[in-house]
Amino acid sequence: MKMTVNRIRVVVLGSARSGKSAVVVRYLTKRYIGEYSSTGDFLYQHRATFDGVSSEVEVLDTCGCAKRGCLAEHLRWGDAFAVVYSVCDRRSFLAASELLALLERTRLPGCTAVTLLGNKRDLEHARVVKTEEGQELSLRYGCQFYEVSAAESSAGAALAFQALLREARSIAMLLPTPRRKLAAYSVSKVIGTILGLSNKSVRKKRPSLSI
Ligand SMILES: Nc1nc2c(ncn2[C@@H]2O[C@H](COP(=O)(O)OP(=O)(O)OP(=O)(O)O)[C@@H](O)[C@H]2O)c(=O)[nH]1
Repeated sequence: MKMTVNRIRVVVLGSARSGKSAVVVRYLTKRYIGEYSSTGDFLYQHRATFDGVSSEVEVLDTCGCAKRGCLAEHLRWGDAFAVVYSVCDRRSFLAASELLALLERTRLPGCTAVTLLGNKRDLEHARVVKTEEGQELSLRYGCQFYEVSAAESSAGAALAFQALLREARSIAMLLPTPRRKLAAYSVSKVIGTILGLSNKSVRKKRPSLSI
């Protein structure tokens, strides 16, 4: 009997301005929009079909200025994590390293899908974090690694999320875990309820795509 995983929860973490929202929106809509509000977390919901199986995917785009308490809750809530840094910002890379360490400490080993995303690879002239450093960090924590440019194309973000979802689904099929609700106070806007409330047109959409 073929087992299906009906819901996959992805949390996108990383420093402020690393490009989390840009990467998420690129993945969901294939569009790039230069500026996003940083005032809170955004929860997106869409249906992704891959390997012939359809799953409801929830993507939580966290605010880089998230408080520690929120972070702990996000870590409990997610099935999969995308940790974003900017290749032009060493502090964001150090923050990504700390987040990976935190994930390792707080999640069961081998039970969590994690990807490290070095964003803004189009800004080669401003690069301060080498590709090899990202690779080394991902090897240290046994996670996936991609360098992407949300500004330049949707291909990198799509590839990275597809691989992350595939891993999350594989883990969930082996180790079904009880679902936890995300406390309402930590999500400022929920897709489906944000219609008309967001000042960003892209966030008024309910994306749906097959990958
Ligand atoms: N050149 C370039 N700029 C990018 C890229 N991705 C994001 N940016 C820019 O980087 C800035 C921050 O992007 P956001 O997506 O808002 O970053 P964030 O991590 O969500 O920021 P917070 O909401 O503050 O946590 C914006 O000015 C984006 O236009 C990229 O791939 N290349």
